[in-house]
Amino acid sequence: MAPIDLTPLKTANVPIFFIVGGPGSGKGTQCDKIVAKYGFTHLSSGDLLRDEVASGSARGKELTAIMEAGALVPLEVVLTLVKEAMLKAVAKGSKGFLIDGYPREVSQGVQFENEIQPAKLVLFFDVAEDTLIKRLLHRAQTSGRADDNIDTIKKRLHTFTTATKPVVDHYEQQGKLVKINAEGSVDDIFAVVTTNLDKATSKI
Ligand SMILES: Nc1ncnc2c1ncn2[C@@H]1O[C@H](COP(=O)(O)OP(=O)(O)O)[C@@H](O)[C@H]1O
Ligand SMILES: Nc1ncnc2c1ncn2[C@H]1C[C@H](O)[C@@H](COP(=O)(O)OP(=O)(O)O)O1
Ligand SMILES: [Mg+2]
Repeated sequence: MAPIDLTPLKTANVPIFFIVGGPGSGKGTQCDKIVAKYGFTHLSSGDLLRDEVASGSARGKELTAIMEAGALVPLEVVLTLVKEAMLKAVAKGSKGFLIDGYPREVSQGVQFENEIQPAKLVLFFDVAEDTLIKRLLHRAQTSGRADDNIDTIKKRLHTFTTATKPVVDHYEQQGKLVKINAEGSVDDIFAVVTTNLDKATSKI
């Protein structure tokens, strides 16, 4: 496959925010509110993968099994989907990006930042495991997601602890991490989010 030409994305040089947190930590919920206030483009790696599965492509069929096992899909697959979606959004004049659910392992972050551009900030929604399980079981009643069941939830929590917690440490060391206690109400969490985004965007 020919490499993707990222020139328009690099030239646009719009701010990029990584949004990380355990399954059910409220990444999607907060991103919806950020989009409404700041007009950034929200790209959820999980949504991009679910779209790929729904398309019925051969690549999508391989992904189904991985996602139902609560594991991570190969880095190249996710990064390609993210790049393609970012290029489309830049062509429509995107003002900046919320990359939700990515990076989920340190190598994803390193590769993204090397190939595209460094993230401005990393927002980490910090929530205890028992709260995550409660929220996901509640979401399961309406989400229709194949991975919102107790067995897969436990595997996703394990993947988060082993693969994604090191991402948090990596960006903390770089001074780019904003750790947000995300146990409270949606609006209280959003107030902390906006304080941090206002600070970051005033320097753009
Ligand atoms: N602050 C919160 N308090 C209680 N429930 C929340 C909060 N934020 C999100 N939820 C609920 O938790 C579930 C997971 O949220 P979601 O935004 O889908 O998380 P993620 O994208 O991180 O998996 C949803 O049912 C959502 O409505
Ligand atoms: N950046 C990434 N790298 C590898 N796999 C990913 C990924 N983003 C999502 N996936 C796969 C594994 C996840 O268990 C599944 C669902 O992702 P998600 O919708 O972001 O989940 P969550 O609601 O737990 O935040 O898709
Ligand atoms: Mg989500």
